[in-house]
Amino acid sequence: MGTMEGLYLPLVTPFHDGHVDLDSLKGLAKHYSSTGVSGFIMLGTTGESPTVEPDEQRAIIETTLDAVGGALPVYVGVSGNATRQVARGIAAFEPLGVAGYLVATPYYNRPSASGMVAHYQALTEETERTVIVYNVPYRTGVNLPNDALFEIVATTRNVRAVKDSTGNIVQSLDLLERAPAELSVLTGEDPLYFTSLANGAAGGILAASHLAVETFVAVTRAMAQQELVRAREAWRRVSPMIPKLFGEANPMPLKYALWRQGLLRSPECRLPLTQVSDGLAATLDEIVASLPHV
Ligand SMILES: O=C(O)C1=N[C@H](C(=O)O)C[C@H](O)C1
Repeated sequence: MGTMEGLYLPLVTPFHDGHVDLDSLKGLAKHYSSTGVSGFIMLGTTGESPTVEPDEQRAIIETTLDAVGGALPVYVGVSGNATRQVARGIAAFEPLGVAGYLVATPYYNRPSASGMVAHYQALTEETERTVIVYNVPYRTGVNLPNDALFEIVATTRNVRAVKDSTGNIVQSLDLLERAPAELSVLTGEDPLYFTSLANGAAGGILAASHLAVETFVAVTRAMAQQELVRAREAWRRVSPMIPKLFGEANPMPLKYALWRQGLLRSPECRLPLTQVSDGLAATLDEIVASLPHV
């Protein structure tokens, strides 16, 4: 059985007047820690990792670990397209005591499958902690074939989870069918969370679950208890809002909604991300109005 299961929250990085808002981050971490999520993924796509400086990253991780106080595992996103730089990035986080690392396949330089295998084999020399392979072709430009992923698992001691964001249901179902027992398959495709769980996924890493998190947890727990109908009823309460949360660049919509809920002091994102359009803002206002008060 893989090391990860359940719903993981890829926490947004709050900004205020251009600076990382550590007070809001501390409040978010404390707020979500008691909701039933299985852990946090920091500095993922939703955490706007490309525009967060190294010293800010360290402060974000230290603040989150302190706020969570060991109650839940905290993973951190470390990605790049130069293996040595990603290795140095992992090494820099090792002293902080995170649970592991979310590592996207290299982007822009379009490595081969064998190159991606060698990338992860090299990275696992830097840590004993869990490495989550993040396969997200629409962002990276490359797709990691399932057989190459299985080779990575077989030839490393700590690649024990994959965040499947291929958006290719045929590949995802093949992955779920053939995954070795030690590999936790976590979907990163929010609209496919119920379908993935129904087909054997261990869980998901879902930005959308910042909103109505208790319902996403209810789906997770019902599926873990083989309560398909109860899980589907809960799922249908949240699934309609998901496309709206990705209608413009994630996490712009999500931050706007969290700001309207009072969980963020500002919806600001860092350039090149900006802010949601007026039309989407109006739609998000309706979604927020329909949610339980936080
Ligand atoms: O930040 C993440 O982790 C996620 N990012 C995905 C994306 O925006 O591509 C979406 C998923 O919810 C988790």
